[in-house]
Amino acid sequence: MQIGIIGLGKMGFNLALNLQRNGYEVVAQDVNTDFVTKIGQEGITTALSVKELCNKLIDRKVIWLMVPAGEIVDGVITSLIPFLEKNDIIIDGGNSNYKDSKRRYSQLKELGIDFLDCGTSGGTSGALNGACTMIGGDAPVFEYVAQVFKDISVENGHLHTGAAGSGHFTKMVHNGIEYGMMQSIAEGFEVFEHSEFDIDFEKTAKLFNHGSVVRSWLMELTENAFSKDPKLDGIKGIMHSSGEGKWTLETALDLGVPTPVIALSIMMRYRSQMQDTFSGKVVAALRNEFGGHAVEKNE
Ligand SMILES: NC(=O)c1ccc[n+]([C@@H]2O[C@H](COP(=O)([O-])OP(=O)(O)OC[C@H]3O[C@@H](n4cnc5c(N)ncnc54)[C@H](O)[C@@H]3O)[C@@H](O)[C@H]2O)c1
Ligand SMILES: O=C(O)[C@H](O)[C@@H](O)[C@H](O)[C@H](O)COP(=O)(O)O
Repeated sequence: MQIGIIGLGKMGFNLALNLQRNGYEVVAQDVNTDFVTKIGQEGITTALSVKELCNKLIDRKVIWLMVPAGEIVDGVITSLIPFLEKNDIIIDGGNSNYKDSKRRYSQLKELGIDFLDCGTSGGTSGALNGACTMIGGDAPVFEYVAQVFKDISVENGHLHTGAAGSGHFTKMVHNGIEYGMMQSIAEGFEVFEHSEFDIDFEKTAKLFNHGSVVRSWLMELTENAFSKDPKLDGIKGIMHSSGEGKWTLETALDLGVPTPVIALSIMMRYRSQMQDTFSGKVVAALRNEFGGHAVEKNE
């Protein structure tokens, strides 16, 4: 079976190799020609435009998008439409907002083009060696490519989650959980860091990975990170985010569902990006106003 893949960055490149290893005939394209050249060196058929990519795909085309979420996905889909026929399938494997995926499904449906939204988890190593995939869209369309998801995922690591949008909805909530779990691990180690004991972080993370309740892939990654830099002195504690946690919180608020851990983990990410805060100044000023409590002055 042939699969077109658009977007050969951290995920798409590895996914293309994963597909190739599983016997698929991959045709790969990216706006970054360096990545196109590099994947070509792996024996994968390349294309320099979506037109060329579509020309190299025969029969019912299956095209996997692995590009940044948002307008880029809309742009790529718009550029593909003139070269697609009815029942061709677009799979969006990126971290798109599920509301966008529902809209794209409906817009493509009107043209007779099939669309699946696929939340892809497991990071770059998962993309290469076996991912976790959660797929929304029409059941017959899913069935047509079910083997692809089975092949690129770990055992029991793929699921048709239901109607269009549900794949990315599931991935969004997964990432909300991810934010909370990471924040919790981080806070535990912060307590260690400030304690009276000389706790070895790497050894402790390793210990936690052997039989403890909190053993997990995230704890293994924690162990891994401390093995490379015992106190993480080489990096700043600035935490970026690509939006999934925010969308989870927004959705929870819309649904009236309390999600305090996820909410606070997002606040901590935003806070980490600020050197100082205006709210901190206001509280310090008010304490000083009502209680004469000391403030720390700027130099
Ligand atoms: N990195 C991860 O661990 C991870 C895991 C799961 C899902 N995702 C999601 O997968 C998607 C891709 O992530 P990534 O980490 O590979 O990003 P990336 O930035 O490494 O790669 C994106 C690629 O898309 C290409 N691209 C951009 N615009 C394009 C266009 N118009 N046409 C063709 N190619 C275009 C870029 O050149 C780049 O190579 C994102 O939605 C991301 O959120 C990432
Ligand atoms: O399941 C996964 O493989 C990860 O969640 C993956 O999707 C990615 O690393 C996130 O995009 C990071 O998300 P933030 O940038 O929001 O932390």
